[in-house]
Amino acid sequence: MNTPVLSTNALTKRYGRHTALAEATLDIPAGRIVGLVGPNGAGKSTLLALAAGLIRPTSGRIEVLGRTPAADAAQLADVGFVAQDTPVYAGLTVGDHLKLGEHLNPTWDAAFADGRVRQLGLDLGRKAGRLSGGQKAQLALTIAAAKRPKLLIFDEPVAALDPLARRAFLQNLMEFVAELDVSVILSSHLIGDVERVCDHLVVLAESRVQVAGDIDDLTAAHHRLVGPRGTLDALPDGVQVIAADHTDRQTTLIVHNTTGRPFEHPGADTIGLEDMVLTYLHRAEGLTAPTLEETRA
Ligand SMILES: Nc1ncnc2c1ncn2[C@@H]1O[C@H](COP(=O)(O)OP(=O)(O)OP(=O)(O)O)[C@@H](O)[C@H]1O
Repeated sequence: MNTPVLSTNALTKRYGRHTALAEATLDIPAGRIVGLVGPNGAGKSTLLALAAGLIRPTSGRIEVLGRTPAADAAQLADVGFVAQDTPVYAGLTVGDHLKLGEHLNPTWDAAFADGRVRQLGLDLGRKAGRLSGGQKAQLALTIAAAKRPKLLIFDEPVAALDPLARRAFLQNLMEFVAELDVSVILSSHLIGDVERVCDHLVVLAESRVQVAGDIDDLTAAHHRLVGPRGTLDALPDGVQVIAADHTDRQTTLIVHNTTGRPFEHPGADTIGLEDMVLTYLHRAEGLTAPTLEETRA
């Protein structure tokens, strides 16, 4: 499976004069659980809706599983999309949802769907409108996965869930991934959740991709450098300064080593995923370095 699940080049979406997504260039390999993180209004839902073929780009290119999103029935069958607020039909029962899923999807895996619903303890006769938030999310996840897609897309699946329901949902998702051999892209505000379940990260802010890559590679390539002021001015080519904080005597830098070679530097320390993401978000907002230090408090 060499075809990327999502490949974009200068992908841009405008609503009138407002740019929701600008010049996004991404190449996400198959087999990943991708966390798409960014603040409100960053463009996450826009990118996911473009990937699901619900909206069309203003300019640029997007391919999902090597094809134009929603190009035809086969392409639609390959992608499962769960929009924000885990949509289910309030007036239909759990059993009705399964029947509807079977009716609408030629690739429906009834044994999988029935087994999951039983395992989750969902009552087939219960109206979806009477399920808890966590149960609704689990039902939406089950229906999307029972299509047996190659790519599952979730727009903030856990935003409205309490910590226990969130954990159960994410656990279930990871079991699906192991069982179904499916790639996943999910958006989330919760970096801790992303760290727990995802192996690939896309940080979106101010309508732009700030950084993207496999999480292990990204955390290995980002460092905090601390040194006397003036001693960190000359860094090797390909080592980019993401944030700088100066006091009278000392400089603290967060750097991204893009050389592909190990970065040896006295005083260099690794940074965690959360610090890394926050550094990019602050940079995108044009916030100054002291705020970076505040995030570490
Ligand atoms: N249909 C639309 N018409 C006009 N503007 C839109 C439309 N959809 C989104 N936008 C704008 O595009 C920008 C990106 O929105 P988007 O929903 O993609 O962000 P998001 O990162 O998903 O935010 P959130 O985390 O709040 O869901 C926002 O400024 C939003 O107001």
